[in-house]
Amino acid sequence: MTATTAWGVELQGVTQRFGDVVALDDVTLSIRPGTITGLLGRNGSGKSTLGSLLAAFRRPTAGRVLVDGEEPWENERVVPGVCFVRESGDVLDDYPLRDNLAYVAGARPQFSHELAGELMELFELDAKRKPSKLSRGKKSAFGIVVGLASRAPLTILDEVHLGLDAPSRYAFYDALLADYAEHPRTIVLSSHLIGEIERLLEDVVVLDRGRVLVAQDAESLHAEGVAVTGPAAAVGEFVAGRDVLATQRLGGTTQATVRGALAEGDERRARELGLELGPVPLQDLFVHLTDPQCTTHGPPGPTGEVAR
Ligand SMILES: Nc1ncnc2c1ncn2[C@@H]1O[C@H](COP(=O)(O)OP(=O)(O)OP(=O)(O)O)[C@@H](O)[C@H]1O
Repeated sequence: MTATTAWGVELQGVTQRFGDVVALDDVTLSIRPGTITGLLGRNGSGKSTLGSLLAAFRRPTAGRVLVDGEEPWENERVVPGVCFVRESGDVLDDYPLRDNLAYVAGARPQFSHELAGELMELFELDAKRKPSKLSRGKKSAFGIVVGLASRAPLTILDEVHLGLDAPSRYAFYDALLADYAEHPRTIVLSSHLIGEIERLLEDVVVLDRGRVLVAQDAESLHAEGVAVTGPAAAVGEFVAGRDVLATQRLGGTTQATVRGALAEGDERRARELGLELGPVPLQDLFVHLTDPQCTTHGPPGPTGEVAR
């Protein structure tokens, strides 16, 4: 492992308005340095707006944004250390990828040409081609090359996998984890493919209509429910009277996601019924928490840091 830099983030009462639209509404939030944080939320919940504030693309209407202890806006020390890769891909469309990489390398002090080369090969990207001539998936892949090779102390990857096929997405997740292990930094990963990315996440932030719904570590979030798998009748018997978030059936097997901690004797009873118990899938919790019909906002348990 090499020496590294990882920047933390603090938002203090941050509001971002666009005319009548309140994209972020009095958001107070910390992102721990040296973690991979999932930034989740339904469409229009404010994820990209948050990224754009961290990257100093704009200044908040109200409140303070602090990156490594300083406001990023027009900050010559902080700005080069924040890499925000958007689905739209902020690239020089009419210049070959090779020139784009040279441009990024000039702006990012920790840029790794070696990693860029490896990732270009991994995603089969031709350095002579121009972004404007790439397919959507290849353009996304190039965004990933830029985001990872920059090795920025704060890296925000906002829906960068869009258009990527499944093998390429899994190659991206593996590459991200491998380089993060060697060069720890702060990574904020935004995606709607929660089931795919959840294994990467150490912390989870859920935004809902511009507000923070959940901000806590992934392990404690996973422990706030249980997935019960086994024969349909036995699962039905076990979950009767519990708060069931989701049910999936595959042939004769059923998986039910139940919210709330297990009581004494539950594990023994599950064994007797021939059931398997596992951590709650983040996707099920997310769907439940962001459901407008859900009246119990925030995850259960006494330790859930729910800022709402
Ligand atoms: N430049 C802008 N001008 C006007 N409204 C904007 C602008 N940027 C964002 N918004 C609005 O702010 C709200 C939050 O948008 P944002 O793009 O941050 O959401 P998001 O969570 O990233 O959504 P998605 O998952 O769909 O990408 C939305 O209502 C959006 O229409």
